[in-house]
Amino acid sequence: MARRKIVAGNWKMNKTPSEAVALVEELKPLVASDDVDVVFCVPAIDIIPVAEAVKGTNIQVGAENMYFEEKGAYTGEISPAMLVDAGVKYVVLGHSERREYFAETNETVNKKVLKAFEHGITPIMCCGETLEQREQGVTMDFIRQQVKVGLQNVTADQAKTMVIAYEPIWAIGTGKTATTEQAQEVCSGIRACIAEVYDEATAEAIRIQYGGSVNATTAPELFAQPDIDGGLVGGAALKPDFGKIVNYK
Ligand SMILES: O=C(CO)COP(=O)(O)O
Repeated sequence: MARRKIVAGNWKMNKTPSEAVALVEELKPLVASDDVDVVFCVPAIDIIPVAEAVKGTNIQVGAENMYFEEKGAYTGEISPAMLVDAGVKYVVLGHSERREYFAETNETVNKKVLKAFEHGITPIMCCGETLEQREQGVTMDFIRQQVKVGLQNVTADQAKTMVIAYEPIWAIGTGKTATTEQAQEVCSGIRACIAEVYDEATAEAIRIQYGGSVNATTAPELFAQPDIDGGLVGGAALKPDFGKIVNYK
């Protein structure tokens, strides 16, 4: 069965609650689609107003992070139950910015992935190499490690439902999209890794996005690749262009 495409916006640390609602109102008619899953991953404080604003549309709400404990003395963190109660369906985990600035590791990402599944939230687990790693020819080794550790103790049935986002760090926010060949090569490598860890059926079911300077011009070719099932979009998700990316065909 063909995998359904999924295009998610990662708003990062942008938009106050009132700005967020205004942006949703602007984007709503532009991102309508019958054949692509559309997710807005927004800052924690924007989740409740955005969930309200998207009611009755095809847009689903995602979070950009989540803690791996149930509740308690973890000042400043957000629990999975809080996200579920607020209407969140997806959570971005292990984004390279969280790894770089907030010391997230493959191990903490794995704890978060497991916790998200416990609460019925679909993880969008991010991976991707630095420019240095690409130049040294260790891209696939590095990503395989990120994926394998990130998925420890995740069952095949769970893995089938999740999303992996391949985001080469050198392509994020730089305007330098990976070439279609580079993106397809790594996404296909990730799928092969899933087949090794689990089986062919799991590899065929899991959705793999590309992220890194995706825009309305580059999306059509990227999303047409056999192993690229959509995108995780940063800057362009805050603009009307996001509608063109969702409706890339
Ligand atoms: O990090 C990204 C999405 O998670 C990509 O960001 P840009 O689309 O702004 O490069």
